[in-house]
Formats: sequence, structure tokens, C-alpha cells
Amino acid sequence: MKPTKFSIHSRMQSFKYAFQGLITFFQKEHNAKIHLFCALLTVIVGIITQLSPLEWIVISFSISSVITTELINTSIEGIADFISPERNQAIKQIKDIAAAAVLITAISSAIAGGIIFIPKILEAIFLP
Ligand SMILES: Nc1ncnc2c1ncn2[C@@H]1O[C@H](COP(=O)(O)OP(=O)(O)OP(=O)(O)O)[C@@H](O)[C@H]1O
Repeated sequence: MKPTKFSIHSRMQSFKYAFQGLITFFQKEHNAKIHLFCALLTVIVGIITQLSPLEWIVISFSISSVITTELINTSIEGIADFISPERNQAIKQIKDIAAAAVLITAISSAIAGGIIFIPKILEAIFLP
């Protein structure tokens, strides 16, 4: 990376590019649409069940960790497809490992969500 002079304009451009990346991700990736749907559903249920500030922190980190790993996984898949469109054992391993990162964050987020929401849902069902 070559050193460049700091400028507010170039920092604003960086934000613009990052938002363009986010829009592309949610428009083109099927998994991104699923993550967005799950995130919105979680936020709606969180509002209905009146999460505490600490619970909101856990939920927001869980949502952002899944979306962030999916963004990185999508980038890695894109680079892999660009440099090696043909099937290749090394590319398979790279893609599988990147997908495993999403799997890990999805599992830990599901556990955190279960710990937070299951007692609230059971309480709402059995203690009306
Ligand atoms: N070029 C390749 N060579 C070998 N195996 C590949 C190759 N491309 C994909 N695969 C295998 O297929 C799997 C799915 O890859 P693909 O690029 O289709 O991801 P995807 O299904 O779009 O993933 P995601 O669901 O995360 O979007 C990879 O994890 C890998 O095991």
C-alpha cells in the first residue's frame, strides 16, 4: 500500500465503496437474503420480548458476526472463482474452510439466540 495524504473526501469515498459492497452482497447473494431475513426477524422478536441492553449487545454482535463472516466468505469465493474457474482440490479446501467460518458463527449465534429467546418464549406460552 502506497502512503497517501489523509483527506476527508477519500475517507468518504471509502465509506461509499463499502456501502456499495453491502448493497451488492444483499442484492446478489442468496445466503445474504437469508441472513437479512433472520436478522430482521430476530430484531422484531427482540422488540416484542423487550430484550435488556446486555441481550441487545449479544444479539447485535451475533448478527454482525454472521453477516461479516458471510461477507468475507463471499469475497474469498469470488476471488477463488476468478483465479481458478476450473475445479481444483486446493480451491475446494479454501472454499470449504471459508464456509466453515460462517458455520461456526451461525452455530454460536443460534446458541446465544436460543439462550436468550427460548426462556422468554416459554414464559409467554406457559405464563400468560
Ligand atoms: N473450483 C472448485 N474446485 C473444487 N471444488 C469447488 C470449486 N468451487 C466450489 N467447490 C466446492 O463446492 C462448494 C460450494 O462452492 P460454491 O462456490 O458453489 O459456494 P456456494 O455454494 O456459493 O457457497 P455459499 O453457500 O457459501 O454461497 C465449495 O465449498 C467446494 O467444496
